[in-house]
Amino acid sequence: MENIIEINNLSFKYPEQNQLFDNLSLSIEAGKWTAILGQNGSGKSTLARLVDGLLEAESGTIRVAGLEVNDDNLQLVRNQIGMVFQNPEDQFVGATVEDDVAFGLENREQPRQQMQLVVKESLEAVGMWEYRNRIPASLSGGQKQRVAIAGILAIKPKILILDESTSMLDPKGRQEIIDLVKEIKEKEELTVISITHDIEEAAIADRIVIINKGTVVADKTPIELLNREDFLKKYELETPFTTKLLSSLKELGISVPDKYLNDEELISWIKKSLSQK
Ligand SMILES: Nc1ncnc2c1ncn2[C@@H]1O[C@H](COP(=O)(O)OP(=O)(O)OP(=O)(O)O)[C@@H](O)[C@H]1O
Repeated sequence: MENIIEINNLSFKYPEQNQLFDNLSLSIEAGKWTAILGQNGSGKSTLARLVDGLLEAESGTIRVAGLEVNDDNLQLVRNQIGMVFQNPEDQFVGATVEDDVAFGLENREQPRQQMQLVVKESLEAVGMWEYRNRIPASLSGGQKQRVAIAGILAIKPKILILDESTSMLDPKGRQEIIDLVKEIKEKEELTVISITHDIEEAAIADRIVIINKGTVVADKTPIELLNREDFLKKYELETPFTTKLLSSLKELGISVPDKYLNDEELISWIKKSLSQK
């Protein structure tokens, strides 16, 4: 698989702050879901902004779909990337849901009819077409994130970056957005990067990268990483409930699987173990 993002020897610091990244290298494979975990202030959002060209690297290179992120390629790079941020409120520019999704297309010199079709398809893809005449501010948090995702789909990017996009939603809203992203990822063959504190969101990724103080300290699959309670604690990351339960059972001398299990897998493992008694 090709790497859709290649970061090589990246260094960056904010003015009058300590060095944040010092020779960071990281590649992101096309078509995969990569979760980026790390405690507050470790540099996750800054990294996303560097990749999108919203911030400029001090040294090193970033390539997105083969294009080097620099002033000459900025628009081309941004066309490849859609970013959904934490606070849905900050993302709206249109007076109605429909206007909002159309806004991103306005500079693209598309015939009006074509534009209307793209807006309709994008709102349908996120289940928000019937809300097209609503004022964005009147929507729920989850609905706002859906509209933000529709705005991105309309631009047809290759990469979707979710920067804490589910953190202001309740558990149900969070799950719905995760399910929606899963669905559109497959349909549109997107590469997804989710910056998150939510272990359940990280658990469905193909790969988890942990960033600590501007350095990549782990790059593994969820199965390899999420049962490592010691490691997660070291980087002040939340331990999944299933991992806590399995490690308590292990302490009681019960033989448990040596990998991360999600809720459903844990339930079937318990059922299977009990039926064998
Ligand atoms: N605009 C800015 N100017 C100066 N320093 C900043 C700016 N934005 C972020 N920082 C600092 O850079 C460091 C990394 O911040 P960043 O937001 O990238 O971390 P993060 O891992 O995304 O954290 P969080 O999980 O809290 O969002 C922090 O110490 C932060 O205070």
